[in-house]
Order: sequence, then C-alpha cells, then structure tokens
Amino acid sequence: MSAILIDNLCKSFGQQPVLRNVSLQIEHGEFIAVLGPSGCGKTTLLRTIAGFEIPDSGTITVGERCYSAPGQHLPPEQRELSVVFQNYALWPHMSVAENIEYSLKVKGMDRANRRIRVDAALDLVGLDGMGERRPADLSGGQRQRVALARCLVTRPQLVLLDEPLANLDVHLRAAMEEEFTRFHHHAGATLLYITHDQHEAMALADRIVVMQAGQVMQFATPQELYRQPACEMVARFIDDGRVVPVGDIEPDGQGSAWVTLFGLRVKLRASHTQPVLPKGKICLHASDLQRVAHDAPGFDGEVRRVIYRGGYSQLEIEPLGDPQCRLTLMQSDAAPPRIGERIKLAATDGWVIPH
Ligand SMILES: Nc1ncnc2c1ncn2[C@@H]1O[C@H](COP(=O)(O)OP(=O)(O)OP(=O)(O)O)[C@@H](O)[C@H]1O
Repeated sequence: MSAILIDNLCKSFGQQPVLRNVSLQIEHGEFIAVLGPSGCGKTTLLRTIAGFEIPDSGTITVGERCYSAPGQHLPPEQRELSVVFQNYALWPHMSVAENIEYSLKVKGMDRANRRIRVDAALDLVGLDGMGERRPADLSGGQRQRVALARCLVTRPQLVLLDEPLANLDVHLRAAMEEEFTRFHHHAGATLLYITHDQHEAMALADRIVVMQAGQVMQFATPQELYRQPACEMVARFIDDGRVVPVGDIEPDGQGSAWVTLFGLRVKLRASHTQPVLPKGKICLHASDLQRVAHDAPGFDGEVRRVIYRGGYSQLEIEPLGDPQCRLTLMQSDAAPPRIGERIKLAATDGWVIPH
C-alpha cells in the first residue's frame, strides 16, 4: 500500500483553478520534492494534504485512511502528519527544549520519556547542549533545526515541509541539505518537500513532482527529469535545458532516433514509443555539446556571451542561421573564445522530447 495516494485532486480559489487533476502515488519512506515556478500550486497541494484546505474534488488517502474525499474531510489535527514551515513558527517565550517537547506534553507523555526523546532529537539535528537557549539566541539555520527536531520528536510517518530553507543564505542551505538527508535516513518517514529551487530538489529527492499552473507535468527521479523530460516545460525548467527544433525524426524503436539538427543527421536518445515525424523538438543540456575542430562533423555557431563561472566559462552560442536559438556550452579552458567568434559544435547526446 502506498504512503500517499492522491487521485484527481482539484482546487480553485474563486474562478482560479489552482490544482488541476493532480494524481500522485507516493511510496513509504520516499523523499518527494514538489518543484515548480512561483504560484504553480505547490503550497496549496501541501495545505490540502495537511487538511488546511478542502479540495473541490478528488481524494487523498494516507496509508489506509481516507483524508479527503467528496463530502469527507478529516480535520488537520486528526491527520497523522507533521508540517515544517518556512518561518519555523517557534514559540519565542519557550526554550528550545520546551519548543521541541511541547507536542509530547500535549499527548500526555511522562517527563522522563519526554527528556529522552528531546535529547535524541537535539542530538540528531546537531543541537546537542542547546536545549536551554531561547529561539531568539539562535541563528536562522539553528532555528530551522529546532523546527525539524520538533517535528522529529513525534516520530511522524509523514512530514510535509514548505520551503524550509527559503530564509537561509546559500552556505547554510547547503549544510541544511545534508541535515535533511540525515533526518530522512534516521526518521524513515515519507517526506514531501516543497521548493522552487531545482538544485535543492535534485540533491535531496528520490523523486520530484514538477508542477506548472496547477498540473503535474512530470513525476520522476531527478535523473529521468534531466535525461528524459516529458515535455518542453520540464526540459527548459531542469538545469536550463535548451529546446531546439529538429527535422525528419526517424526512431529505431530501441530508444534512439535519427534527427536533422542544424542540417546535420545525428542519432539521439528517444522514447521507445517515439513516432516517425517530419519535425519535433529536442532537449540539449550544456553537457550534451562539445566544441570540435573546424573540419570535424558538426554545426557552426557564434559566441554571443561568455560568463566566467570560476574554473570554467559558460558560453552562450547562437547556431548559424537560427537567431532565435541559444545553446549553452561549458568550457574549462583558461582562454575561452571571444564574443562574436565562430566555433564548431557537435551534439554528443540529447533527448527527443515526446510529442
Ligand atoms: N487562500 C487563497 N485565496 C486565493 N488565492 C489563493 C489562496 N492561496 C493561494 N492562492 C493562489 O493560488 C495560486 C497558487 O498558490 P500557491 O501558494 O499554492 O503557489 P506556490 O507554487 O506555492 O507559489 P510560491 O512558490 O510562490 O509559494 C496563486 O495564484 C495564489 O495567489
């Protein structure tokens, strides 16, 4: 049985549909990231699972329990899950230990057992010995750890996290990513993690739900999203993939297809069910392109922009005869080409976007 089963969930605010037929099947212990541009409905999805919003239609089942169905709404406090918000929501007048302990107290657990649980939770999030401090005396990262410990102490089977790192600086975020991985490993809980940061999602999640305008565009592993985007939106969204037109798509039914890319016949990866088509689009990442010698097979492009990224340069290339198109190429060479220079490129990999 799945940990979470969401079937055809719809939710509108007034006239605006915010969740459109969202269906997801999430397994026990999975770390799921929900990724998408601002306003695509991520938080609404989380709030609907938590019970803070009532869906217009569709069902949510967690384990064996129905949380939402037409005419049926389990109140938030009866849902067996824990939510970690972006703003931590710690009680300022309580110490760190009291913040963490509170939910156990409400459940009527005795003092000795509470102490053991709180110490274990503090230890797990790396806040050993900080139990007596007030939240105001902690850094942003430490406060987020308290919020995590508070969630962990109840040993939830399902944890919903709404952009928990959004308020932290880039270094702290990286440190906390490690913390989340450890947390997930130890807690063994199913995690649903909302973020608009694809690098965070790729680094943390077993599978990622990519949403746009209330719809699930693809639900897959980070590797699949990168290598086999299901549509143009996912192709562009993940790691700045470039969508490029191609002609004469001739699939072999074995996971490859010949296509005409800038006048050149090349063999790229394709779905096993890819049909023969006179034209289509492919996804090219920077790592799919290679600079080649001028007399080697390839296509010409003009360097439009050179961005130094520390140790390598990112080149923005305009393929000759296609001024609408921009390709990216990374070059580790200390002497990158100049803007306006003409270079030759070959596609060493690429994915035919399913029609
Ligand atoms: N209570 C509400 N009443 C009316 N509209 C709402 C309400 N909550 C959310 N919305 C709208 O629903 C849409 C989706 O919002 P939601 O917060 O779910 O998106 P999101 O993907 O989490 O965005 P962000 O990444 O910016 O947090 C937005 O257009 C938002 O303005």
